[in-house]
Amino acid sequence: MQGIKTSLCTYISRVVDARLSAKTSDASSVSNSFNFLEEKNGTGLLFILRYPSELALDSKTYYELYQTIAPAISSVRTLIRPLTFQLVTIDEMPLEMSQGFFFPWRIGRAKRIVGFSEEIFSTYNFDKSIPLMDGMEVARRATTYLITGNTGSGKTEAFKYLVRTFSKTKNLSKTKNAQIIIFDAKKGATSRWAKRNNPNIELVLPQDGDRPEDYIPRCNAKLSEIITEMNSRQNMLFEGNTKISTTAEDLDVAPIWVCFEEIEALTLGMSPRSTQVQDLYRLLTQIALLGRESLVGLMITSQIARNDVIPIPIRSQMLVKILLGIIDSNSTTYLFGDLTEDIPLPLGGPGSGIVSINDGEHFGIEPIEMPTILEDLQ
Ligand SMILES: Nc1ncnc2c1ncn2[C@@H]1O[C@H](COP(=O)(O)OP(=O)(O)OP(=O)(O)O)[C@@H](O)[C@H]1O
Repeated sequence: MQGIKTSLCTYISRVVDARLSAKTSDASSVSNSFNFLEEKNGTGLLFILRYPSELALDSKTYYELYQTIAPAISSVRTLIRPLTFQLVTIDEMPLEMSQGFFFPWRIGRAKRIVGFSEEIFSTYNFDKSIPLMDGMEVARRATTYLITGNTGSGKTEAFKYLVRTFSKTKNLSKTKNAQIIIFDAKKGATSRWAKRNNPNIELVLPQDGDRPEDYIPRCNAKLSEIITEMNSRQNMLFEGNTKISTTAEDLDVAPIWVCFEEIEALTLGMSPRSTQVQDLYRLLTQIALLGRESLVGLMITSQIARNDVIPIPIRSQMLVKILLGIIDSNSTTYLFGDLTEDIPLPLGGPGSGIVSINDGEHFGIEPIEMPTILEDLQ
């Protein structure tokens, strides 16, 4: 990587210098032992350590620097917190300065999308990406979404928004709409909303008097049907398509989106070891793992993504992870692991939190404010 010195780098150097000098016993050994440069394509910030130094290029230093720099530049850059620390080679530098850290950033701050759905949606191309904020879009290759958050944090609004966007996705020749299937054990606001807003959405709901042990097998039967379709699409790609790198888009089939609202309500009171629950997790794992090529997406919301609610094999396949509401070690641990330092967050309120998007175009954890769809709040 290569970088250029800008006035922002000089400012960041001063901020970090003051912080490090206050922390170390011998300030003179720290000042002048590092340098900041903007990555030459503008994708982020380079921290270059001049060896020998009291500082180590390790994850502790990386995240300490993140925590110092992110708030200091938050009005002009959104510093993204990578999930692992980014040690990079700095080109055209003498040996003692040829390695450093890379901090990806976004210019300015992404903005919440606010408006009526039709006017907002007319400005995006959903076959390319799903917008989460103005300036933050999920590439369509990421088809698995996990949304968690405490009660009242905005999960249902986020779920409704994403269902609206999923229903805008189509087959390649734009002749068929996506198929959306919602599983809602609570038969709550989401199902009522879906029934009134979009009769094409298929609702898999508990019937009167259903216990979980009656309802889960019906969910499993529906999921098995979807997996049969997935397998048939994979077969067609294997038999008929000459391209190696391909997806079911080339078959001109419509996307299928499997959406679970508050998944914990589904298995409430059931033993995680019961056959029905085990079958449910096995089917969901298959969809999470194999759905992308066959254009089958998965979205799950949950109050907390504990291992007994969303088993690790499913959770680890979720490429877009959104945590809304209270951000603390209890809530972050299941989604983002050992996230010990703070991330500068937006002002808060419903629908705000943090997100990680693993679509090959985003690097780590960023603050998020989910869209406000005005007709949904009326
Ligand atoms: N993105 C948003 N923009 C504006 N207001 C929002 C947004 N998300 C949520 N709200 C407000 O917060 C309220 C609660 O949100 P929501 O019902 O989605 O929370 P929840 O996490 O699903 O809660 P619960 O777990 O209790 O169902 C909404 O009725 C709405 O008024």
